Amino acid sequence: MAGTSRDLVGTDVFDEAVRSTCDVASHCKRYAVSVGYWKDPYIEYFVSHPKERKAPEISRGYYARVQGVGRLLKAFLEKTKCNCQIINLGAGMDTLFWKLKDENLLPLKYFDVDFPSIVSRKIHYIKSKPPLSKPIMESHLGETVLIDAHSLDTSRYAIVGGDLRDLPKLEEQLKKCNMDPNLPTLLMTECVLIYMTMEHSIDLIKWVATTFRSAMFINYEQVNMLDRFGQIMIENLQSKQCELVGADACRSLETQKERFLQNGWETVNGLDMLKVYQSLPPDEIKRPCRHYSVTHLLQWSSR
Ligand SMILES: C[S@@+](CC[C@H](N)C(=O)[O-])C[C@H]1O[C@@H](n2cnc3c(N)ncnc32)[C@H](O)[C@@H]1O
Repeated sequence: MAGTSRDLVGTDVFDEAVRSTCDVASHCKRYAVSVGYWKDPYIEYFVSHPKERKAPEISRGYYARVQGVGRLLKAFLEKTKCNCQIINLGAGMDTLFWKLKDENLLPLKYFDVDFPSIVSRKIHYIKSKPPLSKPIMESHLGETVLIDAHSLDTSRYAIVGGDLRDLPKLEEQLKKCNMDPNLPTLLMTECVLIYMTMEHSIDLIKWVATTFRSAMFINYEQVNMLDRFGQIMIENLQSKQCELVGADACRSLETQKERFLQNGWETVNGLDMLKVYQSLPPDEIKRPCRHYSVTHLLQWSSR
């Protein structure tokens, strides 16, 4: 009997391995923050200090990613004068809501979406740590906050536990939290689409293109997956039962762009992360980046 390794091991095991990437990302960010790459006073409430040191290349990569995404995000907020919504898909323990609040840059509504088990952890941290819950309550205008194990809804911030592969349900959940398809909307996926099959990521990209009247999509993920470095990454994750099932779109900058252009998007731009890194203020990049390999890109698309 024929079967893929996915059939044999079971989808739950693969999904669990995908969920565990949330911890990897949060630990790397927490480490980079602790050694001064950028400021994030909230990440320590979501993740403990990693026991091991991380290689400088990893911290630099995260630094470039946070700065690059941050620049695009701020350009969008400036253009819309914050009369917009942001939907962070596969947000993990991302702290963007709190950082935007501190900078007085909150959109009309900010949504985090991830698998229910990730979301319930995030909500648990928020409920038990006043430095996280206080800013949410300060930005909330209504009287009651809707909160259960897998969702939280306040007037400016919602956390939705769902599956990006089940779009009718996701749309219903977002609408329940007052997502407004008529508002200019920024959608973000940071290292998320590669964990979905091409079919699922295309459905998501098309859903965004047909649901929102005007939208921008920031996608940060791998490129050059056919080179030696990319192959090692694939093998490494496979050994942890985590298959990069969406790697086909990550063969090059061009394949990344095509996925959007062929699925309802008018304009697509993409930069590899070496270019993003080199465009950062020179006095912030003090150490040479000899070992910085180009395996990621930052892409933004609009309708
Ligand atoms: C590598 S982590 C990145 C987390 C966050 N975007 C960041 O940059 O810190 C990938 C995240 O995508 C989420 N994810 C992947 N596939 C998903 C799906 N089908 N539905 C919901 N969340 C998903 C995972 O649970 C995980 O939190």
